[in-house]
Amino acid sequence: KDWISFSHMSVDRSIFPFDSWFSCEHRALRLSRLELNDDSSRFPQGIYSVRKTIARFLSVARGVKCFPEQIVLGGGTQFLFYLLRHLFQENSLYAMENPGYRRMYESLKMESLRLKTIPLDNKGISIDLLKQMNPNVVYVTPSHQFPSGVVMPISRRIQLLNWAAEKDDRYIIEDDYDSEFKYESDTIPSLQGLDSYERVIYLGTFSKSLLPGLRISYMILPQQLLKRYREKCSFIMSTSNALGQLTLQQFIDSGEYRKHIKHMKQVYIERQKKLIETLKKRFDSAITMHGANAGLHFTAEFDTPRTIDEIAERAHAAKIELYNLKPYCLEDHYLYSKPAFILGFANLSVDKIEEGVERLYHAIFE
Ligand SMILES: Cc1ncc(COP(=O)(O)O)c(CN[C@H](CF)CCC(=O)O)c1O
Repeated sequence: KDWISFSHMSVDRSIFPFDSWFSCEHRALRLSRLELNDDSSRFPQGIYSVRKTIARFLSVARGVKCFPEQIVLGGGTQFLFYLLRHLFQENSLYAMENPGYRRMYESLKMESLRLKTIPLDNKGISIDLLKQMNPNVVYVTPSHQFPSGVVMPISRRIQLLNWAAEKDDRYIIEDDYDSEFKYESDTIPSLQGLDSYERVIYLGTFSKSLLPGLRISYMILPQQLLKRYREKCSFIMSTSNALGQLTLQQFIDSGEYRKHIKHMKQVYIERQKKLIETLKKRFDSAITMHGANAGLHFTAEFDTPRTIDEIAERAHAAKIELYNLKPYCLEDHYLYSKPAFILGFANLSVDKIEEGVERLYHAIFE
């Protein structure tokens, strides 16, 4: 039998419009010879016309307000975050959500920056604990908290923005990852779009909506940090490849991007509904699900005497690709009362769901 994937790490390449991507790349090659053979030193922030396209798309899709000048394109969110850290005061205190994005936690620790982790409540990062810890920079994933899936409601967003506005050296890094996919409520505007004190740095990526291998991510700097960026970092060449950028621009400007997102939402909503239904039917009250009304994964706790490691082993033996929440509990303290897992459906076709849930049940209970 072949593998069945509950992974949140991958996207379903079978629905990526390779043909239209290819014709966009062909057009980019034909139309943008100048930008292509120009060394990217002239575009440390990425090609201007591409940034214009992204600024336009973000204002419609996420209510983000920015000029193309404020956008910095980079080859991955981690690299952009690395650049960003050089714009803040030397001994800034950083804070991030726990459970949270382990790769961000590790990269902050690698730089031995002062770092605190802040637990979540049912509205996202705990504002009371944030006030207690009083960091300078807080990294949040409000659209679909990673990995728990909590969607930060507008009330908490306002509280967060008011907190940041109280002091000059406070910033919010909004990682809007996985924001393209909302199922119940309509899209809640980004923190960046609600921010009137220039406290929010917006991080975005095309890894989820297009392909992770593209390595086209971007950050939007408020004016004051943009000034500091230009003073300190303008010698750094763009790390996002020009042909990828120009193809992306064709793909967005031609309307293909909007069409693709719409198609993916239809495919994913159907999978998500079917997966939740099948899990409820099979596991009944032994499963508790969280964070399912957005993104391409949700989390589930299972009421079982088995340990996470035993389940992970049996899942592997049953050929299901499954990630548990232990690595995302930062500071190595497990935050859940029962074995908890990430259930992704981006790479789980509808016809595999019954079999996948059956194998999962076997790994957890039989
Ligand atoms: C919270 C969060 N912000 C951004 C990215 C995107 O980064 P980039 O492709 O470099 O733009 C990811 C990507 N997450 C990866 C794939 F899902 C790894 C997940 C894991 O480490 O579990 C992410 O989780």
